[in-house]
Amino acid sequence: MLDSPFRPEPTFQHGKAPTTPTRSTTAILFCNLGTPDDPTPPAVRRYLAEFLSDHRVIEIPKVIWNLILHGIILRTRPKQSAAKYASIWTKEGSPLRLWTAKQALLLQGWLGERGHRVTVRYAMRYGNPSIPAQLDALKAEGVTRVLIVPAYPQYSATSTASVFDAVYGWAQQIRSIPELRFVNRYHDDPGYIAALAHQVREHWKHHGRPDKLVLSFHGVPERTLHLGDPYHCECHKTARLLAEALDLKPSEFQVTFQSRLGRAKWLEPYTEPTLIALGKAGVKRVDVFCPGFTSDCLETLEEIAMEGRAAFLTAGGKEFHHIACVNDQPTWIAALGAIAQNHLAGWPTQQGPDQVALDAMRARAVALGAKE
Ligand SMILES: C=CC1=C(C)c2cc3[nH]c(cc4nc(cc5[nH]c(cc1n2)c(C)c5CCC(=O)O)C(CCC(=O)O)=C4C)c(C)c3C=C
Ligand SMILES: [Fe+2]
Ligand SMILES: [Fe+2]
Repeated sequence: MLDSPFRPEPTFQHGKAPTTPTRSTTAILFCNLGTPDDPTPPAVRRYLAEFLSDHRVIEIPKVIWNLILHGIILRTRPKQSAAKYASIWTKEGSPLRLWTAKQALLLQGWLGERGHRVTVRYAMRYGNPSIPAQLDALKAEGVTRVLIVPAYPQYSATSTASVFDAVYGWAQQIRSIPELRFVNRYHDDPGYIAALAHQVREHWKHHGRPDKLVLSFHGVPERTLHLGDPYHCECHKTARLLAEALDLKPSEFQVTFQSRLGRAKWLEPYTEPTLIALGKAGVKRVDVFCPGFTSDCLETLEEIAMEGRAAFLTAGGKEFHHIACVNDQPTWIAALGAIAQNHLAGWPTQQGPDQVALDAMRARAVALGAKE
């Protein structure tokens, strides 16, 4: 048996020369939250039932929650949410899925241009394509190492940990588990902050500056902060670094939290009441940017760009801008690529040295009598 720098591929067996692998054995799974398959009440109901049955998302006793979920929420919310989804749906489908798919493709291109032989796929924590289905597919393709990259820059048990749960849950059913690595957070990554700053500056280059920049993050119940969830602190750190990059004074920006669901207290200040207060206080122009969302989705396109706009203008505001998420902006793809590259360190993904070692092994195998 030849000593090979590659395990388990390529193999030198039965007197045949090893062949150059055509596929990569390392993969990245870029995981986002998920979205319904279509903007109809039955599809939204399926999606919400899966999402809101996750104990990471709803941290109250199951018996009580099941009564609320099945007795109230799943009877009323699918219809309301489906109408909202319909207002942002595109010919190709849900914006969240489209942006996530495009980001995965661009990430693969970015890494490929730098000599990394890595397969990049995307998955959705709720809905399709699911995390287990994508991991099954990667394994069937011969992938032996997977880097899990959540689409969430700030760590929260309600989002990031839930993605990891889905991966661990899949692994429990697998005999030969691939090597797994996880990116927990990148809320203060210089490339990510630079991409955010670039996105805001580009908007201001064309539209001028606002009186106030509102940085709106997805909310979570306040209780999670007291239980030790780092999400709140990481949102504030992202906002501080972004404000520094944009050279903003404290009076020129404000951090808020959106998307509250239910009656419990969530992280404050809430986005919509803040927009109403700013409108009433005579602030003329507000720009809202959502640094925690790496893709535009229902929460940015409908809740901010439509509902938030209406709330601010009705309260007396004169001009409202929603600044698009980083989506497919090249500086963001480069940041994501660099984050992935750092976490891939030590895994053999470079084509150059791989190819050299393969060629050397092939030559030795042939010298030892193996057929080409
Ligand atoms: C009920 C609790 C919820 C928690 C906690 C929560 C945390 C959380 N969510 C995101 C990112 C997204 N959420 C999105 C939609 C959405 N979120 C909730 C509820 C909670 N989220 C619901 C019920 C919905 C569905 C829409 C609705 O019916 O209102 C989305 C958009 C999905 C899309 O299809 O476009 C994103 C993205 C994060 C990052 C997070 C914790 C930090
Ligand atoms: Fe959410
Ligand atoms: Fe919302």
